[in-house]
Amino acid sequence: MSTDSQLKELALHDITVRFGGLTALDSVSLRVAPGRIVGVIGPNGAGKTTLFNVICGFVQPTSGSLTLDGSPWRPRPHHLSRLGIARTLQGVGQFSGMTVLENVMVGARHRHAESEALAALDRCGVARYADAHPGALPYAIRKRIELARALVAKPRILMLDEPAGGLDADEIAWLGALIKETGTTVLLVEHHMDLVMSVCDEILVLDFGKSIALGSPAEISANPKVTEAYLGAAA
Ligand SMILES: Nc1ncnc2c1ncn2[C@@H]1O[C@H](COP(=O)(O)OP(=O)(O)OP(=O)(O)O)[C@@H](O)[C@H]1O
Repeated sequence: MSTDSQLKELALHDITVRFGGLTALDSVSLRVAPGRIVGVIGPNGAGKTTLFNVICGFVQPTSGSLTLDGSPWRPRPHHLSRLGIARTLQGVGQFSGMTVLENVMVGARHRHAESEALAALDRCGVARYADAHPGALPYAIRKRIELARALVAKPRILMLDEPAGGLDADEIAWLGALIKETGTTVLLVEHHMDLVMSVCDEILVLDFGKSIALGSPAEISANPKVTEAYLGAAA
């Protein structure tokens, strides 16, 4: 198995996931090269979260395979942090019985967990809430804490699941700048198109589990299949 010091490229090869009669992913392939920001978009139910769940080992593909640096890889949730893969959740799943600082320390991997957690909170502009309890804080602040928890371990791959959900325009602009400056490989599932188009190097578009387009933001914006998929979803 790859260790985090070797982790460079993640790839999905012809991944299919079936839930009973429903095909949530249909032979989807994706290569995530080091340092790239890769967006995964598509209408509701397109298979975006399922794709994330496959990478995290929460869902086993019906067929297809994954590789890390070209070697076969079977993801397991409890190996992710050792491999340098961190994921934020759609909501804000923080432990209410712990302070903000303690929540972020859960994600730290090193002996200096407290100073690293404080640095991550600072980077996300929320260090002043370190001793507060997350349940008492506004949603946008808790989203920032969730990001700090993912960033504290300095992941090789940062998986962001709808990080802009529930944020206002200023918060989304801040988030976009943070994503760009992390310098890490990012996989981003997001409905907020302005954010996706402004931060991603490459975008995969899913529709009913199928990969219908893969390309740069400019290519995706100009792709009629993508417009059709979204218009169809809105109809
Ligand atoms: N555990 C499951 N069991 C059965 N069906 C599931 C399961 N998980 C997802 N699905 C179905 O698979 C399809 C893809 O779902 P998924 O959550 O991956 O889509 P999504 O693109 O993330 O959607 P959204 O944008 O609404 O979050 C949907 O039809 C969903 O109902």
